[in-house]
Amino acid sequence: MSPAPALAPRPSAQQLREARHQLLDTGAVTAGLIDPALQASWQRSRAFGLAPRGRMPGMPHASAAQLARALEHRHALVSQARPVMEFLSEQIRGTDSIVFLADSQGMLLCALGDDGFAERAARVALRPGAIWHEQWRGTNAIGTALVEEAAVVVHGAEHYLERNSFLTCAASPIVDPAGQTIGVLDISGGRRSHHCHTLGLVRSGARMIEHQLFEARYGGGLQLRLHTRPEGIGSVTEGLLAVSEDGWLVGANAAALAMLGLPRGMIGAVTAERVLGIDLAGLLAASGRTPRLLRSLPREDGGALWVRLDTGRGSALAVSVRPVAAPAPAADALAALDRGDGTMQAVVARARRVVDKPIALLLQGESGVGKEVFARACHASGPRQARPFVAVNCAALPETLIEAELFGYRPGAYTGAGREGSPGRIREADGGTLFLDEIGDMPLALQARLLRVLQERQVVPLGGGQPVAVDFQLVCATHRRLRDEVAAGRFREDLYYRINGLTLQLPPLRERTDLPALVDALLQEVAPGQDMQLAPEVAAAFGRYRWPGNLRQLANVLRTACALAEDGDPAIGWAQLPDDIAEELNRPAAGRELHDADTDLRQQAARAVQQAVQAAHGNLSEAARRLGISRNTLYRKLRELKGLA
Ligand SMILES: Nc1ncnc2c1ncn2[C@@H]1O[C@H](COP(=O)(O)OP(=O)(O)OP(=O)(O)O)[C@@H](O)[C@H]1O
Repeated sequence: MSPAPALAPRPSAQQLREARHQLLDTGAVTAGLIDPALQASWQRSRAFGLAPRGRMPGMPHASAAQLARALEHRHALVSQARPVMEFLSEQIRGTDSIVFLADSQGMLLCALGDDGFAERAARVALRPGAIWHEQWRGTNAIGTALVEEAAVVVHGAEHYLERNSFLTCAASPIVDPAGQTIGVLDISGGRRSHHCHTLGLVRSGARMIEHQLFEARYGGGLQLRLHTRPEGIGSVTEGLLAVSEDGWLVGANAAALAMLGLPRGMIGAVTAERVLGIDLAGLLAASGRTPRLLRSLPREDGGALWVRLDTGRGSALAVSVRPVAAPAPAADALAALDRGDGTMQAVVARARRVVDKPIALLLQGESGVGKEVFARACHASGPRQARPFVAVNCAALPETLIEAELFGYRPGAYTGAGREGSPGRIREADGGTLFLDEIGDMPLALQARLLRVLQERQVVPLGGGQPVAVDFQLVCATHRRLRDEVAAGRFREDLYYRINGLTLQLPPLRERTDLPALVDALLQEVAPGQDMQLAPEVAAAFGRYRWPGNLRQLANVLRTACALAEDGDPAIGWAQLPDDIAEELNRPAAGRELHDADTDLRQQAARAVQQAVQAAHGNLSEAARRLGISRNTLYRKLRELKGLA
């Protein structure tokens, strides 16, 4: 039960049975008989009205459709966890054990491991779809790890329900970069398969998943990597901090919080400079001169903390970190988006007229056309440029989490809420810009709450408390036609008028006339100073192609091509292009005129998605990369395809 139980002598099954009887009879256990954490968990199980013996009727179990929906909602977690689960199941092969991933409510999402044991486990509902929250199953590794917010082992008769006493289980919570517990990694096996290193395995596995989640969310931005040893930087044990372009701490992993002695609730509430006591702008400038520069910071205990600043693709953003000298001239960030296409020119000109006014912007356009890039440029070109830019993807989170993420919550406001509470993204955006991506996917109940915030300009965290005044510029984006959503009753009309001070429609790449200039600019960005160019036949094929993933796809293709190019290659020809895109560009259909009919477009999109998923052998991250769209967008498209079928 305790976080390091391998060293503590565990009570025998007989002692445990006696202790449980005592608990049931008297409501308490003689001190010292069992671990206090186990006793607390048993007390909770008892308070839930669970009977240790016999069958428990009415246990909740998700239907296949509910499980599929849960997997969809937790797509980011599941896809980052999958490779780690495969790795762990290799390590425990032949030990009568299974690796499980559960969500923050204890619902088992997926399992990998020994088929023979899976059958036995299924008899006690240890299989995907079952809910192993303590409320339903009493003391068990998954449910107890969620309550304790720590890695635990629950062995044999320590399980509150006697029918589970043939199991030995080790579980570790998985915490996202914002400090929220979003799931649990667990290894369960037959009691005899108990091994004292299993807890270490799941704990390391959970850290690996957290690392991946962090990289996926903040890999392109400003990151600080920390370790007590210089060689630990870059390893799975490093501490990670994500810093917004104006210097606020917006994400952290558990290792970083432990190294800095910071509670999770400080994420979003302090600047990196305050946390580390460093001059971030100075470090940024020094890291620009000497990439991968390591700095050591003295610690209170006399030791040192090693720090490396990585700017990712956010290096351009990083120049606005306070107190870097003069901000860029007001219109520059927007001007950089104008590469000569007439439609873009007009859109940029209209945006420029309103960026210094409190007018809500609504950006519409296909996935990957650069809506977020455009929103950031508006922020960087406006009077709030020195304050935070906070982006929230309304399609990426389940309804309950968006609510907490946006409005914040008080400690213990809902099951799974962190102990520290959170100010919420709206408050983080105070003084700056709040960017609500995929606003068309926001559930109706939340639309009502958002409308109230926009009308009253104050926010009340989940769980109650005093309203807090907020002041932010609102920019929303969606790939949907919001007017149609309003007509269909899926989007509130009053909210539509609130967020739509000015609508700007960003053109798809295939309709832009500035492709060569965009390619040059992107090549400069991904291979600075190398003077890379496209070979004429490739440039011509690029011009004919319809770029379903728009600028995101183009940027990915060029980035990969530059990486594949050898020193001395004069230009990007067919040989430097990834095979899948070369094949796409050479397909006769790539050059054909587009049909206008909506259904035809949808069929083409469906085919492209199916082909990419097949080519990536079902790996959705890889398929999204091939298509040049985000994983969220791919997920949405798969959902739409299911709806069409
Ligand atoms: N003006 C630009 N110049 C260079 N690259 C760009 C530009 N706009 C977008 N990109 C590239 O396209 C990627 C996707 O852009 P962005 O996230 O802004 O698109 P989006 O329209 O918000 O997509 P989605 O609807 O899928 O969220 C960026 O990460 C960047 O690589």
